Formats: sequence, structure tokens, C-alpha cells
Amino acid sequence: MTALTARWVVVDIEGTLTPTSQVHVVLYDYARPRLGPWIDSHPRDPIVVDAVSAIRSLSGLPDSANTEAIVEVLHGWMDADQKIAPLKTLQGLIWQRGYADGDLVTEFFPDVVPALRSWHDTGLDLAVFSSGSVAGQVASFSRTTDGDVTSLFSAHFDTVNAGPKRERPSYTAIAAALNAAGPQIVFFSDVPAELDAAAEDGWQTVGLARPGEPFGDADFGTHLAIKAFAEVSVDLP
Ligand SMILES: CSCCC(=O)C(=O)COP(=O)(O)O
Ligand SMILES: [Mg+2]
Repeated sequence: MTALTARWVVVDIEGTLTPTSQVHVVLYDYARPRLGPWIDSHPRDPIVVDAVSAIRSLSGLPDSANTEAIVEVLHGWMDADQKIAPLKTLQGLIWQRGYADGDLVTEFFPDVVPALRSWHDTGLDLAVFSSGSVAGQVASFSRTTDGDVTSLFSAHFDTVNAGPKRERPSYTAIAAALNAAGPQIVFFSDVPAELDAAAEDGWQTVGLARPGEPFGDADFGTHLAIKAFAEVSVDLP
């Protein structure tokens, strides 16, 4: 067991809290057939209008491109697992509805909720930094096989309110928003490049090398690497 001290615990979602298949299979399969109908049924929702306009400009589609062409771009991005902000925004809205309707339930790795609860009970503050939109994050924590765990988290960050996950300025922005210095934050992620960016900003970093996951055999370099949260303790200084 490795003992860490921190004020904030910041966690990634996919590959860290949930199996990658929870996102790539369950959530992506849910979103795929609903993207077109969602765009067409929300023609005046400014969030949807802005997302569609960003998709057009990022993909080089003309203003006249119809929903079918936009959905084709979105499916291509999903197939390539490109976590592009307007796609994540639309997915988040669809998942929010799916969780509210009872169609979706999040399944965490078994070590996750006991660790989150124990850190929260110890007095640590918990936050999320994921490519999934804040709306999607909150919805996915509201209906899980361990119940509603939204109250464990005091802050949520995504690529819109913080920035890309593999770039240092995103971590600088999050630390500022949390009113914390980098060394007071410990970040858990399965992606070494994300840990590198956080470490550049002075954060403590822990890699999740979960067996069977895409980064289960990755080289975590100088980052502490664990297979499950039970291998570390985090306490207040
Ligand atoms: C309901 S949030 C789903 C998470 C998601 O969409 C995603 O892309 C996960 O990426 P992460 O940065 O958490 O690895
Ligand atoms: Mg991840």
C-alpha cells in the first residue's frame, strides 16, 4: 500500500472508474442512433446549434450540410474514438436523457466506490476530469449500480471548461479553479500522456494499469502505477 497526502483527488472516468467498454460499447451504442434525431428535434437549442456549427467547421462541411452528413462525421469520430468537444456535448445530452429515462446505469470497477467514499469521509474533496461532458458526467454518476454518487464530487471538468486532457494548461486551469497548488492534488488516470501533462503542472499522479484494459500493460514511466484503488491510501496532510 502506498500512502499519499493531498487536499483534492481528481479522477478520470473511462479506464479509471469504469471499464472502457462501458463507454465504447454501452454509451457509444446508445448515442449512435440518437444523434440525428436529437439534432433534428432541438433546432433552437443553443447548445445543439453551437455544437452543429462547430462540427461543420471542424469537419469542413458546408453550411448546407444536412443532419445525415453531420451524423456521418460524428460516427466517424466515434469509430476512431476521437473525443472532440461538440461530439462529447451531444453525447452528454443524449446520455443525460438516457439516465433520466432509466435506460442507462453506470457500472464502476468494484474497488471504485469504496475508495471514493473513504476519501470523501476522510475530508478530501473529489473532482472529475474527463473528456465526457460535465452534463454526461453528472448524469452517469446519478444512476449507478452503487446508487446515486453525485454528492461525493464537488467539481467537474471537461475539455470545454478545462481544455484538452493531454496538455498542461488544462491542469493549471483546474488547479486555479480548485484554489489548490499542483502538489495538493492527486490525479488518477489510465492514460500516461494525461498523467505527464498533470505532472508538468506539479500534480501528484497515479496510473491505473487495470488488467484487460487498453492501458493495462502501458509504460507509466515515473508515475506510480496501480491495478486498483485499494493499493493506495490518500489522507489529508
Ligand atoms: C458519461 S461520461 C462518459 C465518458 C466519456 O464520454 C469519455 O469519453 C471518457 O473519457 P475519459 O477522459 O474519462 O477517459
Ligand atoms: Mg481514461
